Amino acid sequence: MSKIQDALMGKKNFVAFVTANDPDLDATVENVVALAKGGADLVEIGIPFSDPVADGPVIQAADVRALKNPDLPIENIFEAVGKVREQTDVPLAFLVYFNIIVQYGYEHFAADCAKYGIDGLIIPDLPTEEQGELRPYTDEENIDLISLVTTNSGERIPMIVEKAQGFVYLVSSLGVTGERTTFANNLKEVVEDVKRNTELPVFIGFGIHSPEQAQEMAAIADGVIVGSACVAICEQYGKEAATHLEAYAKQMVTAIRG
Ligand SMILES: O=P(O)(O)OC[C@@H](O)[C@@H](O)c1c[nH]c2ccccc12
Repeated sequence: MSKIQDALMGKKNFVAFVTANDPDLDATVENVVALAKGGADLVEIGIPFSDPVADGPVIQAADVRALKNPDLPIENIFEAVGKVREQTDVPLAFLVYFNIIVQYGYEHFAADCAKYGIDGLIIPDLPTEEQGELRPYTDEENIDLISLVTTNSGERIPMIVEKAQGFVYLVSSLGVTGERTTFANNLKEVVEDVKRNTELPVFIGFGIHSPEQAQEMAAIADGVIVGSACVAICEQYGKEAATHLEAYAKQMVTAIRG
């Protein structure tokens, strides 16, 4: 069993997301550690990208801030991950658009993930059917490729989850990342459909920001993923965001686990 699956099985989980280098890499290290301290069960670190097609306004703005700041090379992001690893064992995943991996080189990227302590990859623009070229390298390094399922995946669900590793990321509603007030009304059915096909935990993400929503979603799945609300805290507090993120994580974890 992978480190991610092992760490997340059998409980309700809170997954948090921040964009790397927003506003700088020292802050990213502090923020990830703070989220873990607050109780996050896994932290997603977004590698900033100039054309983040799956992202809404809050994360797009974070990408713009991150790309304006120095320290941008991916090597420096890996080094920051190494610094996080000196302080916490929390499972870590990169949220990374595929082109970045292609440019870095599959083998080199997978090797550096393993070397610095990344446990999984979420690649929003890489459909399961297209994972074949990268997969031998990530499998070699025990890095999970985390698959996304949407409420429209329908007949593709068995194929997607058969290949899934770590956990299954269920997108709560169609569209881009960002806070929402309503979610797809067939979420519960889709969770059940996924669970008929895999033992991996299923987490719901996209649009969740309040403790009430987190509680509601955690009641039908194994956990929730929260990105834009964490990034909004980074935007508001800049280099002082860590304590606020820790407090937010605590609040969400309490809502989810009671
Ligand atoms: O921001 P939200 O609505 O809370 O959604 C989680 C999300 O941010 C994170 O998992 C994520 C960030 N960028 C993405 C791109 C695609 C899929 C998922 C993501």
